[in-house]
Amino acid sequence: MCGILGVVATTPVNQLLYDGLMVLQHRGQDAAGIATAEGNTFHMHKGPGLVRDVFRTRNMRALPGNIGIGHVRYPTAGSAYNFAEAQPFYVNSPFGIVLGHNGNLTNTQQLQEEMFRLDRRHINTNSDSEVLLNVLAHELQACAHGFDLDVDSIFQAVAGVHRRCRGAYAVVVIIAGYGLLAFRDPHGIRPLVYGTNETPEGTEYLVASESVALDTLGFSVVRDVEPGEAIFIDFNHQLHTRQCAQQPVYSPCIFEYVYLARPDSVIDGVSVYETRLRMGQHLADKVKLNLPVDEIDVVIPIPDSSRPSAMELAQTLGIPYREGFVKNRYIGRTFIMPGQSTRKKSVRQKLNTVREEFRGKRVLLVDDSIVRGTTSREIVEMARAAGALKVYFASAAPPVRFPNVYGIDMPTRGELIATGRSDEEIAREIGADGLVYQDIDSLKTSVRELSDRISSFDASCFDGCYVTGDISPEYLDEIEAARNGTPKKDSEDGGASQQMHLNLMSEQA
Ligand SMILES: O=P(O)(O)OC[C@H]1O[C@H](OP(=O)(O)OP(=O)(O)O)[C@H](O)[C@@H]1O
Ligand SMILES: NC(=O)CC[C@H](N)C(=O)O
Ligand SMILES: [Mg+2]
Repeated sequence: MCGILGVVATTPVNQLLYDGLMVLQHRGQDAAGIATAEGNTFHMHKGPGLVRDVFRTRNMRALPGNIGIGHVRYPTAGSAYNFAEAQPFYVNSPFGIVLGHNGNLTNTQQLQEEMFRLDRRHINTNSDSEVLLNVLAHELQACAHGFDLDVDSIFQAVAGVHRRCRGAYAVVVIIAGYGLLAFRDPHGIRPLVYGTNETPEGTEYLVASESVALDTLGFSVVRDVEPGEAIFIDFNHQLHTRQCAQQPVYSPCIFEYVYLARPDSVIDGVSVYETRLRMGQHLADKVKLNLPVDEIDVVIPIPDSSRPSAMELAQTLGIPYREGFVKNRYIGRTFIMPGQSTRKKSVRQKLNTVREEFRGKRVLLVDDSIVRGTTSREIVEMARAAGALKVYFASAAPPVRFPNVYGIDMPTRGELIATGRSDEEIAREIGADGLVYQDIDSLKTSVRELSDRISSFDASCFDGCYVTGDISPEYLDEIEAARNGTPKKDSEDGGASQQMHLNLMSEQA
């Protein structure tokens, strides 16, 4: 899950995009980029690191124009250390096009071969997003009337992308001289929402991964982009929308509600915060059946993401809720960091115990999820070191047992602590005296009972059901073998990438 933004405004958008990316930083910490359009010319700056590290004043000044897109990256394809894969991506034919993508294609290899053999296009990185951009460019070429592109042709091109691409994609695109295009895959796996801001000079439009970006930038939410739908805002600020998929099905990723999104966002009409409260309620019911609730002195959340669920769980069980861990506000999210050694070290740097909350107590620690077990292993040990008599653990999500192929970087079963282990074995592995996981049905209920639109979910990392229907055991074996063969995230390689980094930091399209 990356963060994407697109804007058509009446005044320069560089600062607005920067501020918006800061608000979406929790969706990607490895690279950031902005592309703006001024007439037919693009200006682009992208590079490795957090938003605040990538953009200096001189870079911001070099991003003029009233229309633009932005991206924060959490890689799922290619490498965290290949900065040529930072987004937006750019092609110059058949039109100037820049693109930012959140998600992950599952037929990248096949598309890459087609690109070379049939479309005669060169792909320069291992990023699926570069492939996606070239598919779109090819479809635009096929649908355009010579040099002219009209709204119908643009929507036909998106329909072509839907026919050829599999997997998850929420996308923002600028077509030079035409306007801002945004679309979502036919299952709506990754989120995308748009809104407006009325100014004396006309209506401004903002498209973003999460509604929190619209709130902070002063835009009013209009609605989510529907699965399979495309919206196009032309340079005259006219909005055009069309369903471009044959059989769209609302199947958003349930892990957005568990962890990925900010709690103050509303995704597909559902408040993320509210779903986390419900997860806490349902989890409390299961805790009652499985742990000695009467003996638990205190419920302690693992900051940040578990807080709403932990608070509601404590309230439901009638047990005091206390903040036993203090979070270093200067350390980012651990789960989306590249490299297991960095993640492990970061948990200790990020969280420290308030000893009084643990000394002589039987504590129930609550987290939103346990994925690799990096956090829970460390946290249980820290709770004991702080003097806890008993340490129980509850997870607001079910065990993560299956790889995610739709934009969350958990591609190998071997790295998931729950793969091949029972709940008791996992409890032993993390050193807890007892462990309770949310049931998958309760998790789905926590979201579904707040929505009249969502018919199904992508919950593949919990139940192994892949909504796009194209994921075979052989495919999973292949990506697992590829990852195990090339330890992409764990090689903390600096040298070659540094060079790339320097080149890219001065890139101007
Ligand atoms: O089992 P693991 O592999 O450790 O992954 C799960 C943990 O990672 C996430 O926290 P993170 O620190 O990324 O972000 P947060 O501050 O939003 O909770 C999540 O909230 C869990 O705490
Ligand atoms: N997490 C994402 O959305 C990643 C986008 C894209 N697949 C990349 O690796 O850059
Ligand atoms: Mg966490």
